[in-house]
Amino acid sequence: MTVHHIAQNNSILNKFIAEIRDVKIQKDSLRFRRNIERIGEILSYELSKQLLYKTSSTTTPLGIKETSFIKDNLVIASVLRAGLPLHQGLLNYFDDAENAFISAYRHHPNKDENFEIVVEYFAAPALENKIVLLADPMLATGQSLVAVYEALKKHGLPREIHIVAVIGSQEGIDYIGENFPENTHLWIATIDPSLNDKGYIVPGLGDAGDLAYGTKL
Ligand SMILES: O=P(O)(O)OC[C@H]1O[C@H](OP(=O)(O)OP(=O)(O)O)[C@H](O)[C@@H]1O
Ligand SMILES: O=c1cc[nH]c(=O)[nH]1
Ligand SMILES: [Mg+2]
Repeated sequence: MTVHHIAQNNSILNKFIAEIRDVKIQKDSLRFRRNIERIGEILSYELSKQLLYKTSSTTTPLGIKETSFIKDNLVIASVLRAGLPLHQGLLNYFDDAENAFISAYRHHPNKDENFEIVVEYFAAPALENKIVLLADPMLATGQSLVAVYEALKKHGLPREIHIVAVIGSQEGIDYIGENFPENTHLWIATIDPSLNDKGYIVPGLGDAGDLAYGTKL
């Protein structure tokens, strides 16, 4: 897996990441969602440089110009719930992509810190030979992404997978590196050092799904 750690180079991206982390600013859920979306737009631009292009001519009122367009069929596949604003950011740029939505949540069968990932809702087009952009803002243990990948494979083997995430832990990155194909790319805004005993990224930002859409029972 190739890891692209975008916040390593200073840019306006750092401000958007700081705002989703900040305990005061993150309480504004409209701003939180929009910041995730803006980060999705920046990551889209970065990953667009890695795709294959073909030239085609564009007719202007005054002449013709050869232009490079993305060659492949893209599918944006997002993990509910927290993936939704990131999905919108990707779709703002890759506006002719197909779309997939998959649910994944942590189920605590014994009401303690141990959990398993449950994948229930799955709506996706055929994926065979396509480029899948797999979006989830939080990459903590990596278990949700791996469970989603197992479900995605039933719709055909993509030619390439580009995972798009906002905050990842090094542990989670190592785990998905072991469980995704070698030619996978990870486009990650920023990487944090650790996980706490509940599997939350530290310092992270807390619960991205709750911050975007409110607490759930
Ligand atoms: O890497 P992992 O350890 O699997 O954790 C990451 C998952 O946790 C969050 O979802 P969550 O389960 O909180 O669901 P939600 O989006 O509905 O809040 C996040 O959006 C990922 O899907
Ligand atoms: O830190 C984390 C881990 C999982 N899910 C989140 O929303 N945040
Ligand atoms: Mg959550």
